[in-house]
Amino acid sequence: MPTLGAIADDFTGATDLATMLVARGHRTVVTVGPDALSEGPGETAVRDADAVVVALKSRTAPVEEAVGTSIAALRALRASGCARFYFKYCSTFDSTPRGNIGPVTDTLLAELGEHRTVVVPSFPATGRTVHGGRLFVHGEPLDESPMRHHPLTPMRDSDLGRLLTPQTGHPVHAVGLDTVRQGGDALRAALDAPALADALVVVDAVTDEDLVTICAATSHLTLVTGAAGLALGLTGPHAEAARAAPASRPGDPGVVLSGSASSATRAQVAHARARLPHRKLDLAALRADFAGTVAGLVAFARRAWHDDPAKPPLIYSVDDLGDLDQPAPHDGPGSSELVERALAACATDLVAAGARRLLVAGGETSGAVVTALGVRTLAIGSPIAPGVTWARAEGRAHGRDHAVDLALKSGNFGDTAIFTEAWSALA
Ligand SMILES: Nc1ncnc2c1ncn2[C@@H]1O[C@H](COP(=O)(O)OP(=O)(O)O)[C@@H](O)[C@H]1O
Ligand SMILES: O=C(O)[C@@H](O)C(=O)COP(=O)(O)O
Repeated sequence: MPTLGAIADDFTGATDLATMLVARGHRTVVTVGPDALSEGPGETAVRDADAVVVALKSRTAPVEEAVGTSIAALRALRASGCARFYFKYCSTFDSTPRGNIGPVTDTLLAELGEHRTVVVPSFPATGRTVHGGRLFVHGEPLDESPMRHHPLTPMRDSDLGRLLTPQTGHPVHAVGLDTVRQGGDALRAALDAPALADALVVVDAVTDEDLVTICAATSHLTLVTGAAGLALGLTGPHAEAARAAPASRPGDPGVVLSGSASSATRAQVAHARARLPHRKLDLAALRADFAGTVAGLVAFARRAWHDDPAKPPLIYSVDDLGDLDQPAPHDGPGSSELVERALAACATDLVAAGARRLLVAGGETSGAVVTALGVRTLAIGSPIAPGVTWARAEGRAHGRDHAVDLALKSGNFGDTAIFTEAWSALA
């Protein structure tokens, strides 16, 4: 029976955290939404797990929806036996002044009858650090990093207190690196101070050791919040939990689907364009003839599999930030929704056509693809890069059951060559 329950606000974040938990010795299952915890094969997988991560698509959802699905996830995790909880959000704190990190944290605390928690987005393995209460991305303040231009959650400040205060009903405090470096006991004493009794406390962390210290100092809190780095110190009952075997065999058709606009993904797309067959989404064509345009993309991918099975085709939507500027008509879907729907439709049609390995870039994009594929649970397989892994996914689409390997790549994670090199981890 699981003891640790996590709620991830997007799908790439869910596999990011699950990868860390598996490496720290937790048998971990990712469920797509809360219902999969208590239904069908998900129920059995959850019963045998030490930790469960519920993947939500709540990061950019309306606040009420994000709060509602998060509470449903918390209740389902409690019903499965979980006693400690982890709210996983983005290591670049993706949110707006309305939410959703603050409102979801407030509601989880209220539901648990708790009054305080920590806020720890630091993840040094991927270049995210917190110092002086400010979030840095590879040494640059968040608001000077490419996150400044994110299409859905542009981050225009790096001070976590200033970012969080408009989102929460709790006071926001900060505990600095000097206290963290005094060790677990000193940090716990600082966090337990009466002045922080009802606070959200931003805790500095620059190294993995800092995160391990924070984990030790917060082991008495029912709820912790942060990116996947905070799980570094959460040692599970096994040396390293077993990883799921791939669903696909070498030579099975694969595809890269990217709706991510992140700077790392744009570099990965540029690298792959020189090496893989590729097509870019044409938003005007999709608006004029959605089904016909998707059918053309599927035909392109099938031709590419036939021409050279060793080169998975790439279907993507962004070369540079100018691609995000195309205005959407008043009477149709917004561009981001159109891109998500198109890549989700490509995914289901390509799986029906034989695709067994899909590398999906972008958290929102991954949510759309995984949901369309009817996937209920993900079993973590071979790691690809910090925060990125292959996962075995079983689902149902176009009336047929399928088992596929999915890699859900966070926008800013992975080396430049990940679209060409990730496949070798499945060998
Ligand atoms: N050309 C485009 N025009 C407008 N929106 C786009 C375009 N390409 C992608 N998007 C949208 O931008 C969002 C990207 O978010 P996500 O998939 O989380 O990746 P990332 O956070 O790495 O950029 C998605 O909603 C996607 O549909
Ligand atoms: O914590 C992180 O950075 C990732 O797990 C994550 O959530 C990234 O989101 P996207 O960039 O939207 O994929």
